[in-house]
Amino acid sequence: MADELKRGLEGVLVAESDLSYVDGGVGKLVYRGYDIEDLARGASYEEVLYLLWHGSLPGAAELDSFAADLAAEREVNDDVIETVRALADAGERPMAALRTATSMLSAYDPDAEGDGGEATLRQGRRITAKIPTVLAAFERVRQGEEPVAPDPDLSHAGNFLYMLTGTEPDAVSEETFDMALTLHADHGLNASTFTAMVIGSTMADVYSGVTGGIGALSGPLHGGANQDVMEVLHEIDASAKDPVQWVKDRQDDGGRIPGFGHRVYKVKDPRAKILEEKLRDLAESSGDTKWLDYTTAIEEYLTDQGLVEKGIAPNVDFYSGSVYDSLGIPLDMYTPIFAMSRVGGWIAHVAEYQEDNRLIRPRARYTGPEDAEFVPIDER
Ligand SMILES: CC(=O)SCCNC(=O)CCNC(=O)[C@H](O)C(C)(C)COP(=O)(O)OP(=O)(O)OC[C@H]1O[C@@H](n2cnc3c(N)ncnc32)[C@H](O)[C@@H]1OP(=O)(O)O
Ligand SMILES: O=C([O-])CC(=O)C(=O)O
Repeated sequence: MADELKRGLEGVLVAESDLSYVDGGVGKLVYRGYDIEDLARGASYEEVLYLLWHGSLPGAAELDSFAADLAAEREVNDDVIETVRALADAGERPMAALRTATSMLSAYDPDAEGDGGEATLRQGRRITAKIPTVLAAFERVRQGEEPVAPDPDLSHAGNFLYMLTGTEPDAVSEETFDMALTLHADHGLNASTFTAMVIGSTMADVYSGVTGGIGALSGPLHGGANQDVMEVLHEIDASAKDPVQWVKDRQDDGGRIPGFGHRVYKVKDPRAKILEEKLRDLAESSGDTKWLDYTTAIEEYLTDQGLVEKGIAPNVDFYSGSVYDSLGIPLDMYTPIFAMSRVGGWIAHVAEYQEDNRLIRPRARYTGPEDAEFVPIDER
């Protein structure tokens, strides 16, 4: 039994955690016991961060002081901005630029050494506060605009949209974006969180863990799928193809449908339900229902085909891009926005794991040759 191979670590328990629980059979997600639906509708991203990092929801005074401490860390060193500029000039992809810049941030943290405990949360707070500044600066310089300095009086969500556009967002945009941040903040031991935990288990600093998490999140099987979904919607639009025909063609080619399927959820992801509802509201108020029409047609077709019943249902990435599009956010910033939120979960899991740390070190079944005879290079 001990030698049973679990491909992709499916179902393997590697830790205990108080942070989030995913019930894949019924489609339920909780952060520290609170249903995601309640948090998405009632709590700000700052409250969720406090909950994840400190174990309970904050009172009003605790939240004020927590949010002010976070906002006070938003500025990034000019050298980082110059690097972001160089990366944008080189045409670097946003997730790769974020990965490089996040790693660089540690050079300007006076206590970037990793010793777990408070240091993890202190570094984590700085990284979480600075990632939006890095991302917004990258987007602006890439558009030929100057970066906008953070405004400590705005919320985490509101300040990001402000730094991106140079204009304070309206209430609907700020609330929508804040809700999206809450929805993406944590999700058990997904691939990027586990990556950060593996790095944290060596007692490396949190910059290393977050940099690794960004790398893991960027892939199309994980966070990168939100961009892929939107690219599909644009492709359908440009070709004037029926969305269902696009799906049929993709299936005929043996390809996967981005935004569908999940390792844990065997029913529709509860976050996808909330985002779909939000998209519906936004589409109704703007009168532009195009993305809603396409996504609904794809989901209905795959449901009729029995794919959803087989457990390949819409995940969080299926609807998020359409919501970001309605906020005017460029398509290749969707996965970086996921990282901007998930950083909260990465830090919480690393801090929690380090409380009773044990180096994470699984093993592979060796299937290579045995007793190979070594031949020196000049005799080969
Ligand atoms: C935030 C997030 O990370 S959510 C996930 C985002 N990723 C995506 O949306 C990309 C598309 N989805 C997928 O590739 C997968 O569903 C994953 C990677 C998310 C989960 O994969 P796993 O749990 O490893 O499932 P696995 O890859 O073994 O697939 C199981 C079966 O479902 C099928 N399947 C899974 N996802 C899809 C999909 N999106 N479209 C079509 N078929 C699918 C597979 O082909 C496979 O079929 P088979 O058994 O007949 O070969
Ligand atoms: O849990 C997973 O494997 C992927 C996911 O939905 C997430 O990270 O939000």
